[in-house]
Amino acid sequence: MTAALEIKGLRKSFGGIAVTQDVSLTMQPGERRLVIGPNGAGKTTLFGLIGGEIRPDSGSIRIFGEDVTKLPVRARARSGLARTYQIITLFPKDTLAHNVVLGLLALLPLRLDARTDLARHAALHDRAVQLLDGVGLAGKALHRVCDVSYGEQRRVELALGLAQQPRLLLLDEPLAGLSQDERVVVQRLIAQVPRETAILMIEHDMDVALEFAEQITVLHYGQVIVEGDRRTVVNHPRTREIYLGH
Ligand SMILES: Nc1ncnc2c1ncn2[C@@H]1O[C@H](COP(=O)(O)OP(=O)(O)OP(=O)(O)O)[C@@H](O)[C@H]1O
Repeated sequence: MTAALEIKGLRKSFGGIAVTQDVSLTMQPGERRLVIGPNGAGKTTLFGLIGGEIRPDSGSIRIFGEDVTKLPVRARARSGLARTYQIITLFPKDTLAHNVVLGLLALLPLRLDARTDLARHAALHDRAVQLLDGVGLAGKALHRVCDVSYGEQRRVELALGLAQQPRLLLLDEPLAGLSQDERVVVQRLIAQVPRETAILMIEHDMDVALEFAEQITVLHYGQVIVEGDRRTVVNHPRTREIYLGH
């Protein structure tokens, strides 16, 4: 079976500091994998490398068999990759629907001028509302991003990620900053993502993260130090050493 993601010998340094050190990682289609590690372990950098925002110094990245190592961000979307960010990247003064429409426009091979009258793109608007409905926000489609809660903004980001019908979805701390109630909602939405989509997630909330994860990769100083199924990783002495200090 072709792997959903195959990373080999990935390296990246910033100003002489090795942030990604010989990282190799393979994910199967549909897999739910968690990336954990202390602050500064290189988790977000790894996502940047997979997403194409950061270029590696060496190593390779394949998404469903296609070597994307040198491809720009947009081309990786065509390979089936979508991602959300640790920091919300929506346009705050625009409506939820407009944000999703812009996301959909970005996926079109022929780039339209985002300033053209969006009303003319009724089909895109309908699709945007449909996607918002998928995350329980159709009723707020015409609200501005800055007027909805942080948890709802996170759900818009998820809708945007899913708009691409990705085969590989990267979620960077999707629950960060959410209230307990909002967490439950977003967690449920993530659990409902179709099984055809493999998910790689960074999450600090261990209760949520461990429930989600089938496989776990532990990063420490840019290196994969433990990897395996949930039980193996949680019980591994290296994991306990990093998280519990013994
Ligand atoms: N563009 C950059 N230039 C220089 N250093 C960087 C850059 N991006 C990240 N770093 C450094 O690389 C290291 C890893 O950062 P990264 O954000 O990937 O870690 P992380 O595991 O995601 O941390 P956190 O859990 O705090 O989000 C940090 O020491 C960070 O300061």
